[in-house]
Amino acid sequence: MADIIIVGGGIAGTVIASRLHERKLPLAIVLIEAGPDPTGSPYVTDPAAAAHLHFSEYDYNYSTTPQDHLDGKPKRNVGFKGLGGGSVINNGGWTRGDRTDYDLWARDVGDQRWSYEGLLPYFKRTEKHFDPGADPSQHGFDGPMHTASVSSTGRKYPLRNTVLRLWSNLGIPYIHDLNDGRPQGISDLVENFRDGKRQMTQSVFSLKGVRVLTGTIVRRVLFNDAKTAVGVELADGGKIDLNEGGQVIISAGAYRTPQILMLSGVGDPVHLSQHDIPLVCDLRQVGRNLHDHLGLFRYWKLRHPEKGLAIGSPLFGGPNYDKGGPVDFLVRAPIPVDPLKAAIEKDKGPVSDDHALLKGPRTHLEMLLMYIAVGGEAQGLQIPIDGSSITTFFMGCLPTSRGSVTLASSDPSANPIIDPSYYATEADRHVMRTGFRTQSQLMFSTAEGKELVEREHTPSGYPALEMDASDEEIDARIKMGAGTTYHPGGTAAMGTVVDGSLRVYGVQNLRVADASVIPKPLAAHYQVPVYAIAEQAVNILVAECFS
Ligand SMILES: Cc1cc2nc3c(=O)[nH]c(=O)nc-3n(C[C@H](O)[C@H](O)[C@H](O)COP(=O)(O)OP(=O)(O)OC[C@H]3O[C@@H](n4cnc5c(N)ncnc54)[C@H](O)[C@@H]3O)c2cc1C
Repeated sequence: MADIIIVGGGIAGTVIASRLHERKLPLAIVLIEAGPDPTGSPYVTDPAAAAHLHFSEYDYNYSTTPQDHLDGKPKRNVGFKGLGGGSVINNGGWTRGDRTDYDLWARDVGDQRWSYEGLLPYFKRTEKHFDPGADPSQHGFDGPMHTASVSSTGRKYPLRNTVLRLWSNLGIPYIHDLNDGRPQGISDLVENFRDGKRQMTQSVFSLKGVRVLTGTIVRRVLFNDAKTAVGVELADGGKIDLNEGGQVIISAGAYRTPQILMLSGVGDPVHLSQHDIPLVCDLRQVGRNLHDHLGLFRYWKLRHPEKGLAIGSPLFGGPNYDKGGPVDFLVRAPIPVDPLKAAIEKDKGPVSDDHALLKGPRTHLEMLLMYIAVGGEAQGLQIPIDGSSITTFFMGCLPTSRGSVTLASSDPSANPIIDPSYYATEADRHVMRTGFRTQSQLMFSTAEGKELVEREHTPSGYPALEMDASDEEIDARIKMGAGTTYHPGGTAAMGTVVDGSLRVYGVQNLRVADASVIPKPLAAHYQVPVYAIAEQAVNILVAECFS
């Protein structure tokens, strides 16, 4: 028996269990995680070792459906199966994003708790901000999660000033604080590595006092005739019952939360009947509205590798280089409004200048430059890590393409069918082409870029593209090479599947709290918003159920 059953011991589930227990309420809390506890694995402490977790027993090894709007092929995707969820495998980027995105979220769902100001206490509660002199209205200094900017760790990469000048040619201003809700500009990357070591959620949010079941897959939520959640059924047939007035919280991540809802009979009746699942609640938006950030890596051969500018060169090394990724800055930028408006109109017909993607300015693109060349294999490139090449990256932050998660079978251990429908809209194509052109401009049209790189490594069969590249040529490159940035959300969206209190519509005592509830894309990487969602969920639960 339990008062709170949390399904999924990833970032959100772990925070909710830990914080609820911390409140010292007389609650029996059970946290159920499908995968093992990775503590002790040789690959979880050193962030660079996380590459070994890909394709391991901890990886759900997702593959999308063939992506019709890309090159027609499935795209590989990763999901961490184990206590800590994404916190164990992610890249540590700590980005809160743009306040406008949260304010629109709150406006759309009619609930100011999800605005930037509404979430601010929870952003602050999570973090122990690295800069004690930072604005206390924006940052927390005694939360459990230590953050660190590149400069605060003492890393001084040889290309730092060059990169800053590169971007200043494009009119990108330097901003001191990456995470004050106004991210447009270039700023030091911030990570949540502590002294260069990964902070798994469960290592900073204690689970002492919580009953944690690892290696335990939840099959479905059980309901009584009044459609009130009364417990969960496990894949092995076992059950965990809920005490009267208790709550089931699903925090299984954006791919698995809709799967569990559907297996529980909450979803589209036609789809459920295809899998002989009895209908509990007709909620057709479950699994729809999947959004993810699409990104593209480009690889560049350095003109002067002998200067020791990138990883692999024997000369590349310095104090504290092991404290984070080989990156100095993150750039976030809006794009010009008129061509974007024209692109949106190709998708939707005439729109006013008040269209949400046009008013702002919004943060349409994120871009960075890394002092290493890795991952080129995904584009058929074999680039030696010998210090002779670097990487640039860009992602579209506010995609309008929407995909879906549906059931492949009624087996809860089977991967669901994931169709992100990447690059389906002209608006998304326009934003990504703008990102591509911006990076070309950086390298081909600035004095620093021309001095920095000799040429681009282009995938076999794809010509080198310079400033005069056509939309079609750029599309071909993006369609072949772009992929996930691991930020799925929206599959149990607030406003259509859950209300502002995270309650699933049409049933009682069942809530969702994880990346699934994010209704529209945010110009953030999703761990920060997910920590805040979880922190807010705890306050909501205490206020509405256990006060
Ligand atoms: C490779 C990679 C790199 C990333 N890099 C970054 C980054 O640099 N910065 C950033 O901000 N974000 C990053 N992210 C994204 C971030 O980690 C996720 O947004 C975040 O983990 C989502 O949290 P969540 O609680 O929604 O889901 P998760 O953390 O994925 O947790 C879901 C948990 O539920 C469990 N579960 C699923 N189904 C069941 C079931 N039936 N029964 C029991 N348990 C179940 C899963 O095993 C998992 O542990 C990255 C993600 C990946 C995969």
